[in-house]
Amino acid sequence: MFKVLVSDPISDLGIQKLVDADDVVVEKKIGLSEEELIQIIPEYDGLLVRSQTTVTDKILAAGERLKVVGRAGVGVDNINLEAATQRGIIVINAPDGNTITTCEHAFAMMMALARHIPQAYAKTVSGVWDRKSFLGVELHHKTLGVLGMGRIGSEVAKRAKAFGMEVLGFDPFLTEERAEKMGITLASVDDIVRNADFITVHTPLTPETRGIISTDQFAVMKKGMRIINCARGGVIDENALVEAVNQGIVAGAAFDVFEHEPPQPDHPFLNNPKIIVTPHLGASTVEAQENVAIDVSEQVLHILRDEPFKNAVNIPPVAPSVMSKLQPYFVLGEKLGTVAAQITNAAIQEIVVNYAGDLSEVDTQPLTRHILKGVLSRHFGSDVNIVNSMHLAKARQVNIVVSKSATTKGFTNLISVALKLENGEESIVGGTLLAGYGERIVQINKFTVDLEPTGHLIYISHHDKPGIIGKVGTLLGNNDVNIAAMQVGRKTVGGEAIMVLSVDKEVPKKVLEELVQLPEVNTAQEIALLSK
Ligand SMILES: NC(=O)C1=CN([C@@H]2O[C@H](COP(=O)(O)OP(=O)(O)OC[C@H]3O[C@@H](n4cnc5c(N)ncnc54)[C@H](O)[C@@H]3O)[C@@H](O)[C@H]2O)C=CC1
Ligand SMILES: O=C(O)C(=O)COP(=O)(O)O
Repeated sequence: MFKVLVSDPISDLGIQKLVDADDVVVEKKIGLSEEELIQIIPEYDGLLVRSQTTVTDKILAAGERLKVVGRAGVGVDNINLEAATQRGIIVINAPDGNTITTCEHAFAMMMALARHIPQAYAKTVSGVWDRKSFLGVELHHKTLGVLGMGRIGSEVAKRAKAFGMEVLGFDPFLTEERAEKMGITLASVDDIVRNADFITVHTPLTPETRGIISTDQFAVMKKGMRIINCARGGVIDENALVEAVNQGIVAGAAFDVFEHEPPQPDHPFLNNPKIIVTPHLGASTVEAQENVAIDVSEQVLHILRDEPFKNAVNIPPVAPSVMSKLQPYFVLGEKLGTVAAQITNAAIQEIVVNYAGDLSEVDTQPLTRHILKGVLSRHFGSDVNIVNSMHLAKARQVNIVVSKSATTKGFTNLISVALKLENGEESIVGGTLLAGYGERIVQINKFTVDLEPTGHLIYISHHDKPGIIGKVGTLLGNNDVNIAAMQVGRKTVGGEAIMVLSVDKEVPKKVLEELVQLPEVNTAQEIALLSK
């Protein structure tokens, strides 16, 4: 049974699928401190959050069973991604559900700014009928600068066009062609700050976007401009903004987000009549909350059940077309990695993966992560997974080399995993997926084999001598170990050879020791394969 903790207010309707799942228990505990979370997190396999819970390294470290952190929303700046990756914890978000809601909030903020709605409301309900103080401006024919033309920024730009605004957009990924299609002008940050009547920011908070609007940018702005931040506190420098408002450069500012949330009661935004604020409400609509919760619950369920999932933020995204090509090879890749690691005892210095045939034309990085997981699982056990396998290898100074080649040795696809070892030797395992027949190991070190990697395998290296097969068979038979299949490989008559036996049950250690006592046998070891 999986246990999932919901530590922020997340839509009940949205997480219904998770609650209804027979193999999941969902518990809601809102508003816990870091210490309280550290105390209880060891029980849980999944954690669902919004932006209030700060998911620290200490919480992740305490989460012994934690497999996934699901963010019911977009921004993951409240989650220590680096620590999650190191610990092999998958972090997913719900990238689409908050787009329209946040766009509409930003637009509402822009209109509220243009017409002083919050200030006029406060005065009116206080009993003062004041029509003189609130002379507004129209949006029509004004220039709107949008910094960050992703999902939300693009929706804001679309609506601004409908209001008759001229839109200047900046985003490192915005091309001239796309800007033209949207009917907006591709501009630099400098163009925007010099020419816009309104500016709205829609970027994540990154080292690059922190303070993207600060003192230098305010200094060259049009006097009387207005500015909106419904993205993240810190994208617009808070102190620089207050100064620009006080200097009359900024006629009005609307902020939904703060550098520290909630802000202290003496925060300068909270008593400035030209600055309007909301308590991080961008995503707070019924529709969005349901959608992000549904989205994240579905993916959490997939992850807990070891099924394919999407929206991971600490694994590079993969196009569905590429994923469907790679998926069939994941288990084979992991098995090749695990076999390569088990047929040697020497330390690994480099892992060289070669893809040939069908696999040479696709982005194989996700498959490489599975192979690395297989290699490292010998020493890391269940602590290694596809999220941290690359990281763990690099952290141990194991070099990873991936190559593609046209030579397939007659197979339609071929994966070769070569471990370069400290003692100068190599441990090589090659495999293929045969249409209609499934997985096959076709090479072990320098020997060609044809082996189905299932069940229990025994790997024996020996000298090729008449009678050795009989001796091994008798020894195993005497110990009640039944042989299901056997493969023998040799390069020369009477030379070095290998034997790989598929047996029906786990082989006791003492039997392996007896095998090594046979004069022709050099090594005999059991190879543990994956459960599926
Ligand atoms: N107030 C609220 O409740 C909400 C706030 N947000 C915030 O809005 C942000 C944007 O959300 P989406 O549009 O869904 O994300 P998105 O990923 O679709 O768009 C972000 C865009 O910012 C661009 N960007 C990154 N660095 C930049 C830079 N230095 N200069 C200009 N553009 C840059 C990216 O290229 C990307 O196109 C989120 O990261 C989140 O912080 C999101 C949802 C709700
Ligand atoms: O999705 C986002 O990035 C948001 O900022 C929304 O935050 P929230 O889920 O409302 O705490």
